[in-house]
Amino acid sequence: KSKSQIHPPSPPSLPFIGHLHLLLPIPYRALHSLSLIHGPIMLLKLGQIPTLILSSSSSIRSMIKSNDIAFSSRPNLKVPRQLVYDSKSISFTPYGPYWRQSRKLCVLHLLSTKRVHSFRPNRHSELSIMLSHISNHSLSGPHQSQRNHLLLHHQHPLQKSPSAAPSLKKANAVCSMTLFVRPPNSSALSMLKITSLLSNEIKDDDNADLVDILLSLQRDPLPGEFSPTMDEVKAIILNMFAAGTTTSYIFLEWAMSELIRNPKVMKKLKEEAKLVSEKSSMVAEENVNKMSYLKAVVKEVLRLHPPAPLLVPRETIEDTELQGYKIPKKTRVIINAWAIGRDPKFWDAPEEFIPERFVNNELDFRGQDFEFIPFGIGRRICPGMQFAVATIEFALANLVHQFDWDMPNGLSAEDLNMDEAQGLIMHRKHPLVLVAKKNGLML
Ligand code: HEM
Repeated sequence: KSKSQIHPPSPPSLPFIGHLHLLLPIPYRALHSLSLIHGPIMLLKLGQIPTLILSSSSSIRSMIKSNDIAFSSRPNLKVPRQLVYDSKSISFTPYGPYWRQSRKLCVLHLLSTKRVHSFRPNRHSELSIMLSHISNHSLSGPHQSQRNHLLLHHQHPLQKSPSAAPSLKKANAVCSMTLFVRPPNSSALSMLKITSLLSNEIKDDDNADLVDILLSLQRDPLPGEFSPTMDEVKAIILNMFAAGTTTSYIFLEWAMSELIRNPKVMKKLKEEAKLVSEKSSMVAEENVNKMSYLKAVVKEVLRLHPPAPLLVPRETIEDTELQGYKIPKKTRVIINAWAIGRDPKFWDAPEEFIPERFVNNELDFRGQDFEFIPFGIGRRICPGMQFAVATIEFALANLVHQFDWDMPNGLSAEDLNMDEAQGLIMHRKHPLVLVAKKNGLML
């Protein structure tokens, strides 16, 4: 038999559940171990669903170079179908005109370079709120007598006070704000309230934001233009919140965890922040771009702890082929970005946290380097990458610059538990608890 007629290798399976039991407890780790036995292109049956698992940069290269479109749809998953308005969010909607148009709108009005740049004042004010919150709870802050521990976690203002919603005039501001907090369980509800509150504020000028545009297209469809239904408007906005918040706070938790465990890296980063801040207490966003070591740290955190380690599941649109294997239409596809980021064929000492590997190195996560794909790859690559990077770099630079960080209760950094929670998203198993001490600069 030629390879194009055969399916990729597959481990023995059980009746009904197929290979589902092999995914426990941590799916990306379990899939990685299986790929070491069966190869970087594997076929599993998850329940009754044939699922292709890709675990190497060369399999991703073949996928993108030979037939990107064939691998660019999303499966019709039950949870998004029920929670996100019949899968009308960009992340879960199948490949097609609705996906293309809704994604294009979000990029144009929220996620483009120009838009991301325009949110600088929002990022500045929201980061200031977060920093003063930490400061108020730090060892040398107003609550000096109370030895408060910082959990990189504070409640979403919308969750604390429903009455806060009317003052949040702009969804754009809301998006940038929520990136600094753990998203509440009720974010979906809050968002819907905001959407309806905003419906009287539609404008048709350059300042119109994503919500304005979506609502005006929904109310007054233009001939030949995309016109979303109200459910689609809600799904798109909710998607911006869901995709943008969890990922960014997960990143910050892992980044601080690695920095506390690697004091030399922390020291070097602090020195860089001090240098670019020119004695100011805050690293201004325009100076963040001068911080090449910070950028290396961010990349190294994303390599070892990609917030979405298996990206978002794909589905093939048509019968296709991958490195000679036959891949039928409607095969589910899971890409193990976590495994690819620690493949010893490409990375030296892959388990170690060494930001220096990215210094003077062009390797980037923008979709050209198949060895490093924390934001995904191809047509479905994360459109919020610039938005996210602007936020997390700015936040991390200032967390490091404004405070000295320590383990609580005299524990040493070696005691820090780095276990991951069970599940598909790469949360820490135990929330990070650190003690913040105001840096001398601030006193
Ligand atoms: C550190 C932060 C972030 C990480 C690591 C991340 C990662 C990802 C990944 C891995 C995917 C799937 C890509 C694929 O299937 O190839 C994705 C998709 C997506 N992300 Fe992000 N993301 C982040 C922040 C954001 C932000 C801030 C937004 C918007 C405000 C956003 C919006 C989206 C959307 C809409 C999709 C679906 C794209 C599609 O299916 O066409 N993400 N992201």
